Amino acid sequence: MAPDTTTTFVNNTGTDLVKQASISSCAYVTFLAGDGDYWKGVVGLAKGLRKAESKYPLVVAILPDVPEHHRKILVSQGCILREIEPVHPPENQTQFAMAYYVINYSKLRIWEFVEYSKMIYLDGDIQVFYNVDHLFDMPDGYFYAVMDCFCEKTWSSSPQYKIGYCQQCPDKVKWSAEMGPKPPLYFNAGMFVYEPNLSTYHDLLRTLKVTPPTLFAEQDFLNMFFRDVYKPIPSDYNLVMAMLWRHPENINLDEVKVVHYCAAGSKPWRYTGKEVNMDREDIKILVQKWWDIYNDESLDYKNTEVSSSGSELQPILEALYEAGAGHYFTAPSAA
Ligand SMILES: O=c1ccn([C@@H]2O[C@H](COP(=O)(O)OP(=O)(O)O[C@H]3O[C@H](CO)[C@H](O)[C@H](O)[C@H]3O)[C@@H](O)[C@H]2O)c(=O)[nH]1
Ligand SMILES: O[C@H]1[C@H](O)[C@@H](O)[C@H](O)[C@@H](O)[C@H]1O
Ligand SMILES: [Mn+2]
Repeated sequence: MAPDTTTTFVNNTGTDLVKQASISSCAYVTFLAGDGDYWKGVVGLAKGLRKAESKYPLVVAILPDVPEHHRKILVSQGCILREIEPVHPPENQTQFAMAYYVINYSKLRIWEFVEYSKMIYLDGDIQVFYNVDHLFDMPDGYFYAVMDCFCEKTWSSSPQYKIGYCQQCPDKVKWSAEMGPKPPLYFNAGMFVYEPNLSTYHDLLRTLKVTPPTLFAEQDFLNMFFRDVYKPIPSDYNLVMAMLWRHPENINLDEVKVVHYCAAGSKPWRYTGKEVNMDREDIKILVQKWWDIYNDESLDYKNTEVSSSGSELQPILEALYEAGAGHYFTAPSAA
């Protein structure tokens, strides 16, 4: 793991905003766009990381369209906000990507966060139930993520889905040679371990300009870009919900550390139980576990030991934030 460093935070006009010693060079990072309700997912995630006693902060890569009152909630929950500009795929080609996912290309900006040497990206619809800080200790130079499942309808236009092939059970329906070479392993991009790096960042954006968008937007793009350095990690680190009914033999729910509420109808803050598969007992339990963390006031940043020991700085940071003191902004301690 990289050593701790001293970091100077600078706002967009170049003024020193906060000087903080001994900031860890590792952090979790998530992504927030729009004025919808995904901020609730980020609050849940910040509290989940705290409950799991993660040593590292949660950075939120935030698009300009996230309203002020949502930003304030995140700051009050100890998140570090980093405003990013949207990334758009080449013009006139967006119709090839699922409209809903296009915004996710903006996620590529997180390679720019070079004040950290290693980061774990987590979608806002992810919850961390056990400490996963050890993932920062894996060898550098690779892109770590969990293999996806191709069995849900979202994959229906793919050749894999059409023949019933899934990399989660590659021997059940074998890949057919007539369809060309077997596709490389494909990860779900809701969770990954990566190293911010400016040259990788520029390469990503340059390559994106000449790459036509596809169905799963930046997820397909990242799979293509990092194909040669991708290392699969166990599904426990990103339980793609459909695994529960598609490949139960590959999952031991007691050992799952990170849950990704990605199946249609499973976002806990929108959950009604009415959508397909959503009335399953295991789903109900996972949704309830998410709410337990979200509603637990003892996990609010202001009520945690970490925040009370660093409490001199928090009101100052919140006041600076109120005063509009720059986009480059931090809270003093772990998520
Ligand atoms: O209005 C939105 C939409 C998305 N997001 C952020 O973007 C993330 C990705 O969106 P979803 O979680 O809804 O998407 P899925 O999990 O269904 O999608 C999967 O495929 C996507 C393809 O673009 C991405 O790779 C995503 O990370 C991966 O988990 C969200 O968690 C959230 O952090 C927002 O903040 N606001
Ligand atoms: O990124 C997508 C998304 O998370 C879907 O909900 C899931 O069905 C897919 O497997 C995945 O590739
Ligand atoms: Mn997601």
